[in-house]
Amino acid sequence: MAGLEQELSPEALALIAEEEALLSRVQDALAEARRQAAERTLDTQGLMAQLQVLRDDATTAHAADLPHVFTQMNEVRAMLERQETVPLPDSNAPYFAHLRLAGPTGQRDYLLGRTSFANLAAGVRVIDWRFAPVARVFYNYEEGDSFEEYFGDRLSEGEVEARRLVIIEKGVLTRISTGPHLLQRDPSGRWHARGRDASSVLSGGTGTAARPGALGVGQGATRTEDAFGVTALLDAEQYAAVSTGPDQPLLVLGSAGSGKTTVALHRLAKVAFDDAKKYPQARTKVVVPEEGLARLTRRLLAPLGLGKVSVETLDAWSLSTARAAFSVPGLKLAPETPALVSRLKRHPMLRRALAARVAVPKGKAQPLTLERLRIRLADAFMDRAFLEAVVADAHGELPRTVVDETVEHTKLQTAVPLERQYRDYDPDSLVTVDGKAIESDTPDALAGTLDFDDLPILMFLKAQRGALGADRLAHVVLDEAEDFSLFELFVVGQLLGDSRSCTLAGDEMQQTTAGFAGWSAALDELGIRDAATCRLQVSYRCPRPVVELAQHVLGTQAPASPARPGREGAPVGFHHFPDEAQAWLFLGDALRDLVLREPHASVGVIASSRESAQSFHRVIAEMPWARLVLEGDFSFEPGVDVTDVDNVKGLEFDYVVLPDVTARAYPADDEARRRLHVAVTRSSHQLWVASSAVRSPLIRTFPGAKDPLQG
Ligand SMILES: Nc1ncnc2c1ncn2[C@@H]1O[C@H](COP(=O)(O)OP(=O)(O)OP(=O)(O)O)[C@@H](O)[C@H]1O
Repeated sequence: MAGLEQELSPEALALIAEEEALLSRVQDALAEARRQAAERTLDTQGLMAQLQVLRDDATTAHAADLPHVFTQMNEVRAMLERQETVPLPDSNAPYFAHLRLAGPTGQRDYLLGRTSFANLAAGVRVIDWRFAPVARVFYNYEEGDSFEEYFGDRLSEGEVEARRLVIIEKGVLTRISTGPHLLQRDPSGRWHARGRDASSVLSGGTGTAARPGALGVGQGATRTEDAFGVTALLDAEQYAAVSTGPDQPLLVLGSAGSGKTTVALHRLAKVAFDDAKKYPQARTKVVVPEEGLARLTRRLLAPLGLGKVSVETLDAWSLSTARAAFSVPGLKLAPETPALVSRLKRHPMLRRALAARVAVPKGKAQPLTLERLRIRLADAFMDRAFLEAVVADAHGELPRTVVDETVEHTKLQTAVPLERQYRDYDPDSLVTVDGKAIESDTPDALAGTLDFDDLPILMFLKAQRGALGADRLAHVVLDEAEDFSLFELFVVGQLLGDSRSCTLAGDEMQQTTAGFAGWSAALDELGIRDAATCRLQVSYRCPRPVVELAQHVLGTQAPASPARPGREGAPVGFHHFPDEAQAWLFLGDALRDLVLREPHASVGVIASSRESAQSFHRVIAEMPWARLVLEGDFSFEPGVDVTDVDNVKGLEFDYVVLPDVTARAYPADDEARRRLHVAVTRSSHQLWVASSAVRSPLIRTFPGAKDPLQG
């Protein structure tokens, strides 16, 4: 063991020695297993050659000899099948936790990993966290606890002698976390004991503020990717939710950062592992509202062994499902839908009104083609009386102006496209000097288009008459499910059919678009009224000061019993300036300073709108570490992402800076409260709130919102 520091206690030294010896035992056993597997590969080559000879024999053999040749071929084939190689754990990181149990039959060490492996003679047992019954003891008990668990119908009792989280990087043990000890090996091989406050347990180690009033708490001073994997950290409640039976629909609720995505994806891993035949990855899907979260989800799925699960944004999923349902190769979609029109098309009241308007008796002969349904839908969207009734039912959630906007937008969409009107003209005359079609960038560009929001409605209408006609899903995860319209949920329900195996993760307080119908309406629409519900209780992402501000921002919308913060942390920094230019210069300098001090930190500058993000980005655009992200194309690399609230749902950054928390950007209404709440809760270590001119009323009365620089 390389260079141990003097100040390490004898107990810590013994712990390190024990864990290093254990790791080297595992690595020896794995090396042996790999050697044996290589020999078997040689055997396999021999068997393949034998089979080839027998095949050749069969083509030339005498009829009387054939039964004998075939029997031999079958035997060789069976031997080949038995030779199937068993995957071995990755020796660079074979496990992430160590559990030692003592019971009537003695003491036993279990190592939790992602691939099972055993060499009992060497005392090595690596168990798969997803299915090994012993994993239940790991997730449900602490070190020193007595346990009592049924494994099958056998009661097992004993004591948890050791419960340790470990990090193994490139085959080297680099961290051990257990009870009072958090031990870390530096690159030169020296071990250190680190201070153990609640924040260091959860995040892999933070210090205190580098300077009072400065941005940065030391999180990004060293590499951050070596934090303990979240699979090892699941709490008992999360593990229980992850272990919900595969057939049971599950609704995972909880405040921002309480681990809803974590639970949903770990459950998917368990479902796909427990019954890979019934739930093949190719027939499971994760659907999320935004591109940024889709990218993050793919990154989270890979280490769970779910690299083949498709992750789609709502728009991409709607489009591919509609193309399959209507058997059309492509659909002409509007480049943009006016925000209000989109809000109407996603509103729960439209769902009820449309169902009543277009009810079609089941089984009627004429098939509902896309073209027919489109006409019906356009009829509804140009019928003022119908739209006014929807607005009235929405009780103030839709403004009256949405009626005019929807009628106008639909008129443009149902107009005959210019290329069809001028079919007989020379095609070259229909192109502008810069090579674009003459209607592009004009209202005529909408002619013949559909909105993304129309697609689930059209599928909903089609399904009133019979089957949807798209491929069935075995299991689906809907993340940020509060953002799904009832039409979208209806379509998902159709794709699940009798399977009903699904996981919804959501938080109504993060609903930032149209009216939310409520969880019971959502479950109804999916046909899973009896879904099991779990409400996660600990807010793991955000430190206490951020959780408190998030609660304050929600005002009366805040849940009565919010999730409790998992740790302490740096206070929220408030900075107010007379005008925007001053605010942004100050923030630009603070970011430059932070990146110098903490080059590995991830920083999100989350503006209230796209325009504001573009404008702030100009302040730091010259910097190589500054990225403007407006289409969810996050790289998840260290540096500063300048983005807006619509891009960040489900994401997190070490540090978050909100550059424009003004009265204009975040007025005192429910939607602004939820939007600011989403922005605030993206930070896992420190948050800065900046404003200029008039501060948002949502932060003005927060105790501690005084700007330290203004006194
Ligand atoms: N038991 C746990 N212990 C420590 N960290 C955890 C635990 N569960 C989740 N986390 C971490 O907390 C953070 C938030 O988790 P996650 O994104 O799953 O929360 P969420 O509820 O989906 O958040 P949001 O509401 O923003 O969508 C992640 O960094 C995750 O790794």
